Amino acid sequence: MNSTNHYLDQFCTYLLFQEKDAEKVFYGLDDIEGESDIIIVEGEMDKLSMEEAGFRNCVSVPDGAPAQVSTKDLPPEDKDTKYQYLWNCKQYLKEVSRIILATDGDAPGQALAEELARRLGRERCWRVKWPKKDEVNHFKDANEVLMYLGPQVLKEVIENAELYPISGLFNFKDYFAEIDAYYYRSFGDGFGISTGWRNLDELYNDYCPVPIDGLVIVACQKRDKRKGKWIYATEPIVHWSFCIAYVVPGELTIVTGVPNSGKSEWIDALICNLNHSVGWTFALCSMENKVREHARKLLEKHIKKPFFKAGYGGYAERMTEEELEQGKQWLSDTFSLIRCENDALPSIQWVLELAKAAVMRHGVRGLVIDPYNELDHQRPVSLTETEYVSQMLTKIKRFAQHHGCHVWFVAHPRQLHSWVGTPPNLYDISGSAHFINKCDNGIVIHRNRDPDAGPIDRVQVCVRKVRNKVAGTIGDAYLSYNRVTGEFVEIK
Ligand SMILES: Nc1ncnc2c1ncn2[C@@H]1O[C@H](COP(=O)(O)OP(=O)(O)OP(=O)(O)O)[C@@H](O)[C@H]1O
Repeated sequence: MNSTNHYLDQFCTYLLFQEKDAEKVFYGLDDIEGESDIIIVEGEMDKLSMEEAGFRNCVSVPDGAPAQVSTKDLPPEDKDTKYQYLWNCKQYLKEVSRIILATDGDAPGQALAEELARRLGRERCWRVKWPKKDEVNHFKDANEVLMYLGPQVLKEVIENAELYPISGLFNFKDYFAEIDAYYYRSFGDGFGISTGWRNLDELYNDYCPVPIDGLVIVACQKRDKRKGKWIYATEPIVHWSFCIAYVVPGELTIVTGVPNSGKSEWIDALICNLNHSVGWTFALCSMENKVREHARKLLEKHIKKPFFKAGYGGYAERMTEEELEQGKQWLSDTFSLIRCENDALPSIQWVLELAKAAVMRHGVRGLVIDPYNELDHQRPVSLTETEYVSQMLTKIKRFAQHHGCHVWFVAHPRQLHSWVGTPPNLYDISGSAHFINKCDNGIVIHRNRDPDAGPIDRVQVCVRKVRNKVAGTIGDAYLSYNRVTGEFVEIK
């Protein structure tokens, strides 16, 4: 049923009117029944223009646009009088996966797009860019574009619709200028400033502007069979495969380890492996990393060359400009970034909502939250920390299961006063024993820091909990960390 009727009057003008007290619905509602992609426009003439351009899957709002976006929270469905037509049509909209908001280009039209996106879910909304009319102005709507530029141009406008922006959800593409400036070293003091002591700089500043003669930084180490000693090698020894535990969609893995043990590096290496082997893509909520730093680390693992000709790269060849370009494309195809752009800490609810948008928009199969203590934990006074952690982990697990998305959640151990250099326990995680109780998998990353005890690049991946026996079993795997490229290789 449609509340708007249209007739041709005696002068062959198109007449549209709405019946008084009829239920408010979209105009053209029957045309979107069963469609997965739909277009929403602001007037009936725009709906008819879309048909001229070949799009029948289009509806028009019945009531025009608001003057501005409301600053209030969304009212409940039955109180949302101005947008009642949306709720009356919800059966038609439920299964729609892509909604192109082609409202007018003026301020009220954009306010209408925002109000619709708030109610329909930004993650399934796209928006159009109306073409330029002259140096300053743009065409206003579908009807104007049809009249002045023709149906083919209108068709192209719709085909080139872009994702509706979601505050907090980014792509590496949004940071390409910064990544380029980092690679081409046009950043001023962005690489760090000398401490004034050359021997301290070598330790403190990974970046050495000029490689120091005679300083050989090595890729990884292997045992010299004849002398029984650890010697340096510039090539990875073997490629590692994840053999103790497999990664199961929809599970929650807690990763812990003492500070600087390589937790973030190991997760990055794991997700690169998963992308290379099965094409998974990921949402990254990595609060301690600058975007360009994270881009560098991921690119080094992907391209298997250092980003810079710098101290840590030794004599290894730096990635070329062509490799950088190919790598940037890979970054933007593979990762969505969840970033809180102001100085507030993000809440878990906020992170999961954006992760849901990344699942729906980009089909991500994994989410990394790194680390727990950088989230906003405004715990209600009525909850103990244990109860709070339990509820938070339940939310994360629900998200993981519902969206078939594996979540890696990094949590630090509490301060270990009498730490003797051994791997911490999952029960040492600061906050609550629920971290181990509630997760599906629990992993401790540990690395040797004592040259007498073995090579210092050796990493121990301690699989301490695997709920699902099909996925694996508890045990330890040893990997070797390649400081030049950040890759991890298996030690047999
Ligand atoms: N096995 C290793 N050998 C040598 N250096 C390593 C090793 N693993 C990681 N590193 C280096 O240690 C630094 C910290 O690594 P990473 O950020 O992954 O640690 P983390 O455990 O996540 O740290 P934090 O707890 O502080 O977040 C990086 O500079 C990385 O290159």
